[in-house]
Amino acid sequence: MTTPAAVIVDAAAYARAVEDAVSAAAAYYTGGTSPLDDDAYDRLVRGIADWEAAHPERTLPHSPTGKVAGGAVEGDVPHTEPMLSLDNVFSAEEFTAWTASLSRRTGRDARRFSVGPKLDGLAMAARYVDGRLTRLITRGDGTAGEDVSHAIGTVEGLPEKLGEPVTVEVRGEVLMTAAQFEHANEVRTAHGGQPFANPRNAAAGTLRAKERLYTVPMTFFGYGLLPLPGTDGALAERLNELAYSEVMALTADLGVHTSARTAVPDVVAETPEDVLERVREIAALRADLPFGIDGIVVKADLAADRRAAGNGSRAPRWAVAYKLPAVEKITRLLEVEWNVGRTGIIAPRAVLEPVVIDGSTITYATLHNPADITRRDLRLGDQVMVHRAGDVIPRIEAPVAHLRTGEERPIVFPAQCPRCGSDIDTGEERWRCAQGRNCHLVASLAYAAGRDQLDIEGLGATRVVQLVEAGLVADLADLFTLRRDQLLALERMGETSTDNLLAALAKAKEQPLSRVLCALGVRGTGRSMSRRIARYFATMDAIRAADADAMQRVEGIGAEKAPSIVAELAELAPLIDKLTAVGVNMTEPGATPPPPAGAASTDGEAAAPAEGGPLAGMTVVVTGAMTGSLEKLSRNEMNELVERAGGRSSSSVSKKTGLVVAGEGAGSKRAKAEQLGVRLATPEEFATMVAALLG
Ligand SMILES: NC(=O)c1ccc[n+]([C@@H]2O[C@H](COP(=O)([O-])OP(=O)(O)OC[C@H]3O[C@@H](n4cnc5c(N)ncnc54)[C@H](O)[C@@H]3O)[C@@H](O)[C@H]2O)c1
Ligand SMILES: [Zn+2]
Repeated sequence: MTTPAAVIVDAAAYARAVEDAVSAAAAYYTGGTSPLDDDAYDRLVRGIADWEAAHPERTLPHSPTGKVAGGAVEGDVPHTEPMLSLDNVFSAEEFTAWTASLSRRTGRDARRFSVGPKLDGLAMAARYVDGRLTRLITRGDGTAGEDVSHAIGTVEGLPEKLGEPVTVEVRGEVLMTAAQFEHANEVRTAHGGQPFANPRNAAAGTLRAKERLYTVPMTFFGYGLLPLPGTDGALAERLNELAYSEVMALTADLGVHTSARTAVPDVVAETPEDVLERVREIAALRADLPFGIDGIVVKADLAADRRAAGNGSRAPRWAVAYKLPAVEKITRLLEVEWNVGRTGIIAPRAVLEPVVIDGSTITYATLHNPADITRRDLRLGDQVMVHRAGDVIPRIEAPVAHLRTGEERPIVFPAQCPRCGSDIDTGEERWRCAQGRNCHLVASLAYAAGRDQLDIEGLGATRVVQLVEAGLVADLADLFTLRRDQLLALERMGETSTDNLLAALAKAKEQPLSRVLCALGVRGTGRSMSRRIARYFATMDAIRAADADAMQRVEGIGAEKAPSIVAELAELAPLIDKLTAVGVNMTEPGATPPPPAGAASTDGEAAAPAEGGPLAGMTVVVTGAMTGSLEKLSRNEMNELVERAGGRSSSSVSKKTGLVVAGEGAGSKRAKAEQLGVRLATPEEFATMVAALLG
């Protein structure tokens, strides 16, 4: 099962759940404005079913369980044959069990199935008299539906005239393709209406609406053909004897749109294994289909099997829906972020209240461009229908406008490039920073010139833009080769400002390594991290020589961050070389480089031991309070002492430990050393061992 059942604790909660489900279903089938997504609805109905199974005598008569459309809709046009729902299976095991029950009913091995997409729209019956479309009827409660003939002419794939002058009923699904849905919401909001939350809701709402100033197209997919009173006898007999696949071929021949012309046509599968193979194929294609499917429908293909299996009151027994996981959930739009891409495209991204769709937690969704936001009439705080299928980036389908509280706020579009602060070119649907590909350069130069980095006075964003636009600088190093005459040639650059800028640049070259490093803008390293790296390594050469292990010795750099810092520094190598060549300082005053790589321990706790020394090669654990000549040393200083004496400091005792210095109050570590037979020393004994270093 994909959805766990809602937990219903008592009769009152049960009654409330029934009310909620019935009103949601009524809204879902008649206007497309249910407050629940399908997953939430299914959860609720499953909870209701569980409670009813435990309390059969208290089942309410209007409960949605076991009814077509949850019993929430009615109709006044009787169906010739009931229009049923479908039973569901959620796994290969459940499907296999279903084929077994089918075999029991037909009295023979299950074979020949028709397998096709389960279209996510609304069931509809289209009556043709002498080849002319006369009436459209919804499924309703299954025995009678509603007349929606006013929609004739707006449903593509349902011709007003069939290829032959026959009298028949075509059954199928009405839906909106992705493009039709976009169009429908655009037209609707342009007329002052509220957008529909998803294509299915849009189809439901559109189909029922009678007096609209505008029409929006939908698409029909036929999946059934049956005789009507008045159907030519020979044809009626034929329809009863044809395999389902043949009925579909005939439907298509008459000019009705079917799945045959899509990427997922109905196919005949001989065995249950073949069916499962096809189920996997369709599931894999789902994300790329231009229309929504919520599963795969499997039908006994042979007329004799269908007859033998028969129908239940809610669903046929010769067909089953193999459900796919829900790809849509309702959640809240919290924020819109604006990111600038490589080429300067400014793309909005939705920040969502985290929601789990098909096993993944979704926190972001693409919004394409500002026009897209306007078109969808999205607002901050909106409940939105989020769609995610396969590996495709999640997207917001639309706001669930009927859930608005009035607290929603408009989405503010940026007036300036969020990265470099330049103007925005809004001429195209996709907004773009006026700096285009140079946006990143402008932003990174302005950052490097900033107060906490190289602190280049007189080099603000506007001046940076000027320099970049004049083609004088293509990277940070170019700043330091600017000539007086080049600067003077720029607009608004007089003698004084030119000289001031040149002086500021000369001063910037002398900034400590930590600021140079910070100016490079390595991701994940801000000011304090840059300082720590610079102090630890002391020179740019030492930083560049460090591998991920060495980088991790800098406080605050973990196993995750280290490799990306090393990789990014490697990418910056040409720029660093160039900066060095133009005379930018690459050392940190007062810091000394660490001992060469390779001498370090691998357990991450200890620093590099010195060569030789009284503790050479020994792992030493210090525990308890130090006394005597070592009394004033902190644990860190003790560890430094161990390392200076050639040892390796560690904080845990193991068989590899060579010595445990146990001071006053040493507890478990001392006990462990005794237990393992590790040599113990008092602080005084240890002081004697390293006496040469204590002077
Ligand atoms: N969100 C809500 O508030 C809400 C309310 C009620 C129902 N629902 C959803 O509706 C679904 C159950 O309702 P249902 O009975 O209308 O539909 P169903 O999903 O149980 O399936 C039956 C329907 O599948 C359709 N279908 C699509 N492709 C078909 C094909 N190739 N061959 C035959 N039939 C095909 C037919 O219209 C048929 O009536 C559930 O997924 C539920 O989540 C949601
Ligand atoms: Zn920009």
